[in-house]
Amino acid sequence: MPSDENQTEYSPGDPHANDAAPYGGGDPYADYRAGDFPFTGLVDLADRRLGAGVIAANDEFFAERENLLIREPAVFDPERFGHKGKIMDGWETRRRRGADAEHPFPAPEDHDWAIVRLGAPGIIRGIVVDTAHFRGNYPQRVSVQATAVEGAPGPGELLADDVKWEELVPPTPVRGHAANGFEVTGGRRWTHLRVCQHPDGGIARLRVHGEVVPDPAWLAALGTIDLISILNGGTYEDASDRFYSSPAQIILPGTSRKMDDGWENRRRRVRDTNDWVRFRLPAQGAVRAVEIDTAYLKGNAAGWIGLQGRDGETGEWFEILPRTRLQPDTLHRFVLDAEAVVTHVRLDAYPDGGVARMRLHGSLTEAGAAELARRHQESGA
Ligand SMILES: NC(=O)NC(NC(N)=O)C(=O)[O-]
Repeated sequence: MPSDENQTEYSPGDPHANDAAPYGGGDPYADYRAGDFPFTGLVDLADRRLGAGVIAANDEFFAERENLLIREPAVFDPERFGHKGKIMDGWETRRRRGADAEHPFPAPEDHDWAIVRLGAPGIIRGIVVDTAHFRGNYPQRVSVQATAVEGAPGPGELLADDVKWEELVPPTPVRGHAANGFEVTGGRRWTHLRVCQHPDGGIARLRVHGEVVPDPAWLAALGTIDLISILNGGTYEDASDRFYSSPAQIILPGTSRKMDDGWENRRRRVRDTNDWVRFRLPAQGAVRAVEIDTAYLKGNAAGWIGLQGRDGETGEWFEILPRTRLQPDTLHRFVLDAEAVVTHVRLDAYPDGGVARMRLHGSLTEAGAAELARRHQESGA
């Protein structure tokens, strides 16, 4: 028998098996169920900083759809209520009801949906549906569909009958107050997602990890591009230190706005070593000019930097920029004496210290452009 009149006993297949306990005071993350997923090192294609947006939802009665893409973890303030209920940091719909008094539960097919425009079209490798703080009001199941529609379609165009959506995640039970990860297979390039909550509920955050596949025709039309920008398919590979803020951020679009917007490592105390970060270009490119920005890094900018490049996975590293003194909080521009043809670059910071942004101006080589065109075509939806 239930020990508490508020609790009900459920049979196997218990639809409440994934519930979190009610908030019991103190740190609301104390009983959060985090996940360790193999794909979270890949770029978040639904990052608002890349231009992603939640462009429509059928219902957002309790909490707005835009919250899904906020970078920071969801916050929960037990005291905060508004005119419509508990203020929740996520996308939350109202409780669905059945057709009549005899059928008070929603129909099996009932669900709520939100449409997400990816900031950069690409191949999706994994999705995190984070239900942080949604303990008794998380969706019973979620599903995710994807489509590829070029240009800048509005919600009306995306919802038209002729738009084909492919199921990436079929309706699947999720846990409340938890990071729910879904690995995605298939190598197609997508532009938009539809996230569904069955039958209703709340999701705090959505992350869509994968690989950017830029449009080769667009890059060719531009001529000189930033070969390492995330939006152009530049990819963070590895770094010596991720202590304060992520080295992957130095290839984000736009300028850094505060110290933690770039890469800041810890103070290095081991002599004769230095910090470094390695990136991969979208394909082979010829670099002609380099920008290194230390914006907002004042007492902790890298003392000196050096830049090396490599052509191919097994190519020999060679020097693009020799060890060069940096100023704090300053944009530095370097015109190279000769084009550097590379597929990978490694930025060294001596002995340690932050870099806010790096830009590598140049263009894809003929071989690089052909390779990108092939990948773009192969991933064509
Ligand atoms: N305590 C709640 O969160 N209740 C309701 N939601 C909000 N946001 O008030 C609900 O019914 O899910």
